[in-house]
Amino acid sequence: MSGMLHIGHGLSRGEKRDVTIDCDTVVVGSGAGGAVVATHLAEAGERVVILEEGPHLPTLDHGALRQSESLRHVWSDAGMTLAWGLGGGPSINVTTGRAIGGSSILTGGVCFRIPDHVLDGWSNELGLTELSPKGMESYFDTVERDVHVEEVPESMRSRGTRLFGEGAAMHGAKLKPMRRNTRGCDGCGRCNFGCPHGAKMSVDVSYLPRAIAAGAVIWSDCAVKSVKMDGRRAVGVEARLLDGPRGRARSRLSVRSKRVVLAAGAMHTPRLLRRSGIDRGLPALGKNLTLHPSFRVMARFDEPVRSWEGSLQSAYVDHYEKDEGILFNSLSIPNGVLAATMPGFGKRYWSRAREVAHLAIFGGMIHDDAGGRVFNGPLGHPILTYDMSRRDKARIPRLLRLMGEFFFAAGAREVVLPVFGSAPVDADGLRNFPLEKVPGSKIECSSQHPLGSCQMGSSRDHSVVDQNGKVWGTDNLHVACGSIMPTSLGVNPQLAIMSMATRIAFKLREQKLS
Ligand SMILES: Cc1cc2nc3c(=O)[nH]c(=O)nc-3n(C[C@H](O)[C@H](O)[C@H](O)COP(=O)(O)OP(=O)(O)OC[C@H]3O[C@@H](n4cnc5c(N)ncnc54)[C@H](O)[C@@H]3O)c2cc1C
Repeated sequence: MSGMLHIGHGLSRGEKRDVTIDCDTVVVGSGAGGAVVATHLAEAGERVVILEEGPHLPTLDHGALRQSESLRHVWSDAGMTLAWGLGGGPSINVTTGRAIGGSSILTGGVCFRIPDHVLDGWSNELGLTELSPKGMESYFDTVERDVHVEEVPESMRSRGTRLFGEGAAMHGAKLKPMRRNTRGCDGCGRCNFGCPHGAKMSVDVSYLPRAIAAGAVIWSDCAVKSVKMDGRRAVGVEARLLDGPRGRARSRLSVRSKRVVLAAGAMHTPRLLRRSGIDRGLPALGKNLTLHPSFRVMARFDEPVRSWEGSLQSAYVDHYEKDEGILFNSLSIPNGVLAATMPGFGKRYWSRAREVAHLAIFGGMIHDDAGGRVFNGPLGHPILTYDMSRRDKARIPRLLRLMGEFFFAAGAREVVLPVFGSAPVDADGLRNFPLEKVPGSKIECSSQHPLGSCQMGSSRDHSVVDQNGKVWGTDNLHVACGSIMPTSLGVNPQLAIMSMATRIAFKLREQKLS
C-alpha cells in the first residue's frame, strides 16, 4: 500500500530553487504522532503539508534491504545515538527512525494501551483531568481500529519464549499474549528492519495513504530548521531540502501556514523549539526525558530453541509492572546480529556463536523516572544525558536476577548477562554474581522509547504544552509526538502516542482556523 504514496517535491534532480508554499496546517515529522494528526486534519478538509527529514523507503523496499543497509538508511545516526550516563548510571543506546513513517517503521508492532494506573496518576495528580482511563478509551479504540491491532496467537511463540514463560509461571508470573498492529504477519521475525511482507501496519502503511487520499502533501528529505513566529502566533516554518550530493541541503522551503504542529519526536522537538526562540519562559523544555531503559538476557539450553522462529514479539510478563516498574517483553534478534554479540573471542567465541540455535532471549524494561535531558549539540545533532534515579538503579539487578531465574527454572544451562566483559553464568554463578555492585558504565542498556522532553502538564512552570498539546504562551503552535508524555508509561509507547495525537487532532478539528 505504501507504494501508493506520492512523496517528494516539485524540484527535478539537481535543481536548486527556493520554494514557498501555503497551507492550513504544517506538520513537522511523519512518525507515529505526526502521521496521525495530519491524517485526521486532512480528512476534516484542511490543506495539510507534512515535512519529513528522512527519506521515503516503501515498506517492501525496506524489507528487501540487508539489516546493515536498513541501519544506514533509516535509523537515526545508524542506530548509534547515546544518552550519556550521569551519576554512575549506565549510558544508554537510544534508537529512533528517520524516514517517512518515523520510528513506527522500525517497531516490533507491539501495541499497549496506557495502563490505567498511569492515567489515574495523570488525571488525579498532574491535573490532566481529561486523560483518565475513561477519557482516553475512545481514542485507544480509534487507533486500534485504524492500525489493526490483533492478538499474537500462541502458535507464533518461539520455543525460547515458551521456556521463559514456563520459568516465569514457576515464580507465579503469567506470560500473556502480545497485541500488535499487523495484518497477515507470518512471523518471519525481522520487523525492526522493515516488514518484507507489508504486514506491519506502521503509519506509512496505515495512516499516510489516507492523508494523501484526503489531499495532504508530504515532502520527504526536508529538514525543518525553525518555526516562524509573529508574537504568539506561529505563521509557518523554514526548512531545507536535502537534495544535494549525499543528502546535503540544497534548496530552501518556506511554508506559510495558519497552524504548526511539531511531531519530530522527543529527541528533536525540543531542539526545534529552542532554535525558534520559543524556549523563553519554558523551564521544562528539553528536561524530563524518559527512556524505558531496557536490558536483554540470553540463556543457553541443551536443546535447540530456535528463537528466530515465530513472531518477533509475541508475549510479555507484566506481573511486576505496577509495583516494581519492571516489564518483560519477548523479542527475537536476527541470527547474524545475535552471533555478533556473543561474549569472548577466538575459539571460545566461535563455540558460542555456533550455538545460536540453543539461545533463548528475552527483554526487560524499567518504568523510569525522568532522568534525561536533550541539549542542542554543535553540529545540528542532539546531545542526550541521562541521570538514572536511585530507585531505577536498584531495579536493574532485580530485573536481571528475575530473568536469569526464570530461564534457570525452565532448564537453562547458562545465562549471558548484559554486563560488559562478564562470562556466561550458571545458576550458582547468578546467585553469587555481585550485580548490585556492578558500575553503571559496565551495563549494556538500550532504549527505543525516548519520551517526555516537551512534557504535557497543567502549568508552564513545569511543562511545555497544555492538555491539548498547545505550547504554553502561543496561540496555534502544537506538539503531538512522544515528547509530550507527562511521565514514562512502563509499556511500549506507539499506541499511546497515536492515541494522544488522535485526541489532539480531534480537538484541533473543532477550532476555527484564521
Ligand atoms: C527499533 C525500534 C523498535 C520499536 N518497537 C516498538 C514497538 O514494538 N511498540 C511500540 O509501542 N513502540 C516501539 N518503538 C517506539 C515507537 O516507534 C516510537 O515511540 C514512536 O514511533 C515515536 O513516535 P514520534 O511521533 O514521537 O516520533 P517518530 O515516530 O520517531 O517520528 C519523528 C519523525 O520526525 C522526523 N524529524 C525529526 N526532526 C525533524 C525536522 N527537523 N524536520 C523534519 N522532520 C524531522 C524524524 O526523521 C522522524 O521521522 C520502537 C522504536 C524503535 C526505534
